[in-house]
Amino acid sequence: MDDKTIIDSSLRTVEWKDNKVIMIDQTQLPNELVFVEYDDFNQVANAIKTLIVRGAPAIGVSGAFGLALASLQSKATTKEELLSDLKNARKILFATRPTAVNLGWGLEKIMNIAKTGETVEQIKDLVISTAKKMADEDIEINKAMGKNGSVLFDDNDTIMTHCNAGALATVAYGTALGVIRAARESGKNVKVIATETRPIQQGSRLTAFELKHDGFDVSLVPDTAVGYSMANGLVNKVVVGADRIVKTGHVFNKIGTYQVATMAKQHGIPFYVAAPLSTIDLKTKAEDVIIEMRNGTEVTGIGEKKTAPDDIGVINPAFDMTPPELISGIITEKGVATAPYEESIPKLFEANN
Ligand SMILES: CSC[C@@H](O)[C@@H](O)C(=O)COP(=O)(O)O
Repeated sequence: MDDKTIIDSSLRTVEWKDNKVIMIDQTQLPNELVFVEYDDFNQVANAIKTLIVRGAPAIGVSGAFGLALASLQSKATTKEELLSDLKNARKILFATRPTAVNLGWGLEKIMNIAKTGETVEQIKDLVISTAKKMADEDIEINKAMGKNGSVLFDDNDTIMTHCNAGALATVAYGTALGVIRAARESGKNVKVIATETRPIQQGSRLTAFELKHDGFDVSLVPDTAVGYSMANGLVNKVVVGADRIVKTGHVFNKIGTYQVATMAKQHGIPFYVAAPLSTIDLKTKAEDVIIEMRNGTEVTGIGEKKTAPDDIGVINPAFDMTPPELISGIITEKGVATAPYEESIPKLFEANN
């Protein structure tokens, strides 16, 4: 591991360099820090699908970079031909993962800007510069979110988090972990308990990795020890990220979040969600959100090792829904929304105009 620190944003999960997309291959962590380099949008689509890059804000920016590559790959000589090539790439990128709204948000933003260009060259420049700007803005947004959320945490808090809503789920700094980083930067001594997050262990592979790397006091617990940790006074606040938040305040996040929130309620522990406005979907109703179902082999084995009998039925949802009554506040770059969310969430967007 080199000495670049994740906390000061010098290490980016995904970036644009010399007309290529560079990503940290998250499937290799925590064993090796491997960078992959892509010049084809199909490779980016595959990276999103296979979790080389993952986390809602990171896949939003990756989708935008995918379209930037598609614009360079296009042999179009007219605006119409280029827009049609981009539309085709958008479809392939969009089909990779259904639950995080940021992917569609990033793709839409690029498609809209592309339409404003007059010439093929102008469109390519616009698409690339907008995607790069989105990556830079992601870090600023995370820092603003961190500042807004850090006031909710106190000196000597032990904060539980689930999955990875950290630097690795964004371009840098993180959403939920951005709040924890900001709390530390404001002088508070905070400890973290990270859940393992089965089946693919973003908590142990990524959250524990990046927090330890940045010098936090972080302990890992199996997902099954959430109740134990809370009942025994080991945790006094929770903060998680989100893949989609609808306007009623229902939060879609990594599978197991609902259990953590329910346990927090049972023990009177504040449960916060940190996410940028790009994760808020004002259009879709909670019951219409698609929950990604993943391959059963993630559950029947750990890595290469088989841990279940052959031909067993498996239910492997990647996300679950936490209802608003379990949520103490939704931290965004524009402020903290509290119940009733149907009133407070739209206000965040007014503040954005
Ligand atoms: C900041 S992304 C939201 C996270 O809290 C979390 O659910 C997550 O890591 C996303 O899931 P993943 O399946 O790893 O892409």
